[in-house]
Amino acid sequence: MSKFINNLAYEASAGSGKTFMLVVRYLALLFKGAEPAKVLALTFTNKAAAEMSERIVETLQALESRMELYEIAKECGMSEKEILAKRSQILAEFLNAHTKIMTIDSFFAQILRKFSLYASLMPDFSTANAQHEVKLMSRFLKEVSVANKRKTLINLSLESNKRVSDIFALLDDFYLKKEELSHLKFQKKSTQAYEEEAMQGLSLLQNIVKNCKEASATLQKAVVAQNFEALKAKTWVYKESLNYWVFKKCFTPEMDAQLHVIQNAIKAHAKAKEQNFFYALNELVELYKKAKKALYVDEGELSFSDVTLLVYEILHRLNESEFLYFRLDATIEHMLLDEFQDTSVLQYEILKPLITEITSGAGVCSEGSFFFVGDVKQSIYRFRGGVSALFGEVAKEHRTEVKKLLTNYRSQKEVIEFVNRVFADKIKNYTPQLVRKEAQGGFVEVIADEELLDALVEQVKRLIDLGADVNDIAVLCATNSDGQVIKNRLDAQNIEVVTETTTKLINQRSVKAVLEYLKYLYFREEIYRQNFFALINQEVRAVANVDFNSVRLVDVVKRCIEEYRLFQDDFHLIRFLSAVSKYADIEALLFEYERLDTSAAAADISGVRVLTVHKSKGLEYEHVIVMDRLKKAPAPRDAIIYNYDGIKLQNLYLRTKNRELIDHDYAYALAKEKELIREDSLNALYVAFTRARENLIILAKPKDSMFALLDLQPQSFGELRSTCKARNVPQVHKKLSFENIYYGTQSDLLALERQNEEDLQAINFGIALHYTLEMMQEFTQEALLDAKDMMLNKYGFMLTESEVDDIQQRIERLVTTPEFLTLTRGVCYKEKALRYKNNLRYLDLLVKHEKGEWSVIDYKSAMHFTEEHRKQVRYYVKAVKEITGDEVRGYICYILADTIKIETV
Ligand SMILES: Nc1ncnc2c1ncn2[C@@H]1O[C@H](COP(=O)(O)OP(=O)(O)OP(=O)(O)O)[C@@H](O)[C@H]1O
Repeated sequence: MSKFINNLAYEASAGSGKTFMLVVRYLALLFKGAEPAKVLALTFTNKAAAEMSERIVETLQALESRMELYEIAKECGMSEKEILAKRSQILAEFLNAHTKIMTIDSFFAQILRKFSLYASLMPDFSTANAQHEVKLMSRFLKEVSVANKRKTLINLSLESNKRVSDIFALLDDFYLKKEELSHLKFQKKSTQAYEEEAMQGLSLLQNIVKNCKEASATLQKAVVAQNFEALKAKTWVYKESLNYWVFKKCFTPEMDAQLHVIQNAIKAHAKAKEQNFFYALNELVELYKKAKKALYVDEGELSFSDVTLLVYEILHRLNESEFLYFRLDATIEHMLLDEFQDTSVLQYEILKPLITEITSGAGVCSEGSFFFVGDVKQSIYRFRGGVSALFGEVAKEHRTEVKKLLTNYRSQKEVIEFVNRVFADKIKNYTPQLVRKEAQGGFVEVIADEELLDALVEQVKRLIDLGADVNDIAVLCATNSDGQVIKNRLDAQNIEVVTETTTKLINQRSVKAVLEYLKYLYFREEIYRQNFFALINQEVRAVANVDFNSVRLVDVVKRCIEEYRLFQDDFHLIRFLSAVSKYADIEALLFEYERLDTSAAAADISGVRVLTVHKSKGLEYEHVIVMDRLKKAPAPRDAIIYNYDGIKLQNLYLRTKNRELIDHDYAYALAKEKELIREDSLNALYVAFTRARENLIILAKPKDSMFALLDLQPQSFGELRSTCKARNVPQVHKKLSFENIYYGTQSDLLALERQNEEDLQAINFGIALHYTLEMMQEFTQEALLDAKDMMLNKYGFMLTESEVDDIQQRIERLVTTPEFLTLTRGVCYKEKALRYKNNLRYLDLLVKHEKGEWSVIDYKSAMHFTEEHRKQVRYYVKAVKEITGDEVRGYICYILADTIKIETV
């Protein structure tokens, strides 16, 4: 029996099962008795967090046939039989709990909400506002003007050759690195003396040339410079010695002596300018901070980096006893971190006291544990402040046992071996991955072609012809704009494509139409009316005026949907309605909607995936085509070079042309940066190649290729095939034992589901109504009164008195409706979680009748979107039928203000 290791990390290659082991670890903790609410699992993206929750439920549901079972049993020191016996209890507990699987950003936002008053902030601050940057910029400019620092800003812009908007990015960088920079002092310096020194050297040099009979005309011209800038622009200034070229004939050691005087002066000049630059930047950062603060104090608006910084500051300001409160309150006993290589130093600094607390074995929790997984080879966010050296430091600091996973579980042999060969001597400490016995196939081809896009079309067609499902093909590209070009090209070939833009809600046809309609109402420009009718395929006709002062925006949208019958099968519009309700008014919507990040309803999106390598992290596809850059890579032009030693920021430099030729320290930092950029590119290619399960095709340009650092030759390995994948086979469902599983109240999830339906007040009303029904032990008047009290406790604060009365009256009418009472005769299960075709849904009411047949009943408090409801209930019926194998009927029970209507679906 293996021992459970409290502090454990996996530093392992792509596809070796890190995420797999994270899920195993999470479940092992639950099986060992940890409360789900006390296990914190942090990821980097919302997508990863959502997938992890899904994966936990999925794994538990099909545990007996999952590979995880063996590993969980091993981790827990229990038999597989014991694990399986506990499975439904664990699943119920998990679904019932306030789990803490979230992104690191939302975790920090949660901490900040708890301590918001420390930061003069209201707890209801928002983190994603479309106009944030614009507002911040204008606030900042105001602060600059008030503080009389306009000149500083303009100088800074001139000195760095950057536009003011780019200076903004520098400021943000500085602001975020404030702590890391705190050991550096910047001083204002005069540059005049160095300029004079250099010009003095030049004049002595000119004298030597003047006195030299052999001096050519070219040489005489070479030593002429009107001023310091002109001198700096001379190539000879950066040579080691002047014993060369036209100088040679007149060369004396004195020439080199003057050359070195000039060089030293230029070097010192650059340093002084650098100091001035950083000094000014530092000054402006103070104003930038002020602007930020004004924005979050007055308007409650923060960016995620503000949240991180504020949390950092708060945690460091808390005294012992306050910190104790923080720890007690947080009640986290176990911490799991995914993609650890991308954690920034600042993020780690915030987590550190928590980890220390958890791993100390004393204090709040005696049996805490810490677990993290990552792959330094996949660290590609160095530019975001992720410093890969953190991995080792953290393991050391928290006495963590670091283990490896040697086998690749994702890919076929040819892919694994190709990756091993390519990266073995390119990436430091590369350990070749092992191939599973059963994965002996696979295919890799490197193709060099001038016409990348033609080659791409050919390869996609080749895969489709082989029978590949388009949804299993991914094209990985270097930049978003390359992605756009690729999309257009595939579109033109009638190959369906899915990109991040196509999946955006605001790009769906029906949503676009409604937006054109609103623009017409607001701007009254004819073009919008024409667009609207063209998009909905209807005759152009008159559109009535709307007074936005008296009608709510969401109602205007609803009316548009109803009047023009835009609904039908459109889930996008439901999402859009819920998004619209978040905008304050029509102006806010029309001027900000382009930044709305909501994605479209995923169900019917199909096509070849086109995405950037960066976005592909953590994902896997059957067939992967990695595309070279369509355009040349831009040279690195960040104004500041940050020089790290391990995780410690040592110093920084201002990028200055030719400075590396005369300043060793600078040259060293520049070389180091170049190496880091190279490593980043290498890691990105590693990420790209390791996404493929079966087939990997690399399309390279013969010249200026981003693959150049890998020394690839056109070649191919293995045989191109497309095997049909098990994931398309329908899931086999077991009978669910409803009795065993009580999922508790699901108001939070309900809230999420219902958001699509109506605006906020109607949603609250609906939730309260559902909650009351859920709390009723039986469908009687007495039970209603008890349930109403519970509802008032929970939701009373957000309902008006008349709404509370309305709820009571509606339910009274319901429980005296004979048809409803007949329908609910039998065993009633309320708010049951139902998992079907990978969707987690909640049934309002499930009744098992005496003869063994079932009724699914869905409550609705309004008649909107009737067709959608029917569809939903039909879906539930199908699911319950498939799971139970029994006869199932579906009903929608409309609990309206004046009547009860039960509809058979
Ligand atoms: N022990 C295992 N047994 C069976 N299958 C496994 C095992 N470990 C991982 N897998 C499967 O292998 C694939 C890759 O695993 P996973 O995504 O966990 O790798 P990873 O190390 O997180 O990869 P990456 O670093 O690329 O994100 C997944 O499909 C996973 O289900």
